[in-house]
Amino acid sequence: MKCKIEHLRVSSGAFDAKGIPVPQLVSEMAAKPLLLPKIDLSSSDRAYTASTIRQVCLDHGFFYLVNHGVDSEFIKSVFDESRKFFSLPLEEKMKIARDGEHRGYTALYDETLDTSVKSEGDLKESFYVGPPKGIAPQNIQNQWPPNEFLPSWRATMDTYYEKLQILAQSLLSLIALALNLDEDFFEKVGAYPPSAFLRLIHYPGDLCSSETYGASAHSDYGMVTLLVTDGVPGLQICREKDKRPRTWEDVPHVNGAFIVNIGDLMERWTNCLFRSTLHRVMIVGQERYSVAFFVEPKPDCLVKCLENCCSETSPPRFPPIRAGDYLQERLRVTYAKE
Ligand SMILES: O=C(O)CCC(=O)C(=O)O
Ligand SMILES: [Fe+2]
Repeated sequence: MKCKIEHLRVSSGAFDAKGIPVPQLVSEMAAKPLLLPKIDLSSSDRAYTASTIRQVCLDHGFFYLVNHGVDSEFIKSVFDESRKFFSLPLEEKMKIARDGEHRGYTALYDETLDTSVKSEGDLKESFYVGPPKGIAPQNIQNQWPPNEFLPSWRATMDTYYEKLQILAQSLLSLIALALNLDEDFFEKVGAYPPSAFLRLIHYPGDLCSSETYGASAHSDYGMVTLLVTDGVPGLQICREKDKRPRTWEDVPHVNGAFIVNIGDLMERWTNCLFRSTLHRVMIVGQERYSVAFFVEPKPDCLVKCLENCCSETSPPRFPPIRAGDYLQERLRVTYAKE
């Protein structure tokens, strides 16, 4: 079945002779593409890099990360392994379905990111790899597809996790500078080692109904997300979530760059100075793969409004919260229909 990607909306500026707005078919994908800055991680001018990060986190909460040191051939191999996994029979994938620790396979429609609208669920399947031994509590382990089907799978994902964990920490030191804090601020407040989740995502291109999204509107829960896609479009952001109708802007793919976005816990830390921007993935009638790395603080880290982000006239908007408690509640809501 071909996907329907057009929705009936009233477009601004179209009126009939009596001045009544004329409903028009406007493609949801016709949102204008955004020009987001590319943050160069290899630049020696850290003060300039931090000030660019600050501005883009105030304006968009999304940016590109380039010269990040993760080899593009290696990223390609992560996508190759991901494709191989999702092409296994459903029965095999369900043998390693997501467990209580949030590791493993989630099937189509399992997740509903936007719980404010009634829907069957989001049209994607995914696989979560959680923090490895040494970061996670001793009795918690990842699930892996059988070696006999995918012999290099586990090693590829373990290596990707390690590389991204290092990359995330370099980025967080720049984010700390962007907030006029010491570079090691997040380490000092007990956020390290980050409790990151790697998520492989597959959006099938050939199944859908008009009211379904690949990922419905949401903001990410943690500190920061590093995303890489296969280049198929679909990701959009909405900068003013309370304005109606909502305006969505396309986030174009940039070869070799990570798309980085600020998450809700960072928004809480900064008293909404840094924006955790609403985003979604449209279904474009084409299969799509992406790989997200969600960087969360260590579960017992207390996320409390930064002193330099509040004042008498701008008091903290959120009470302090343990990162683990916050994330558990967000995940409970996301998978509530199970
Ligand atoms: O696949 C994408 O482009 C984005 C996915 C996403 O926003 C998420 O899983 O939180
Ligand atoms: Fe997201």
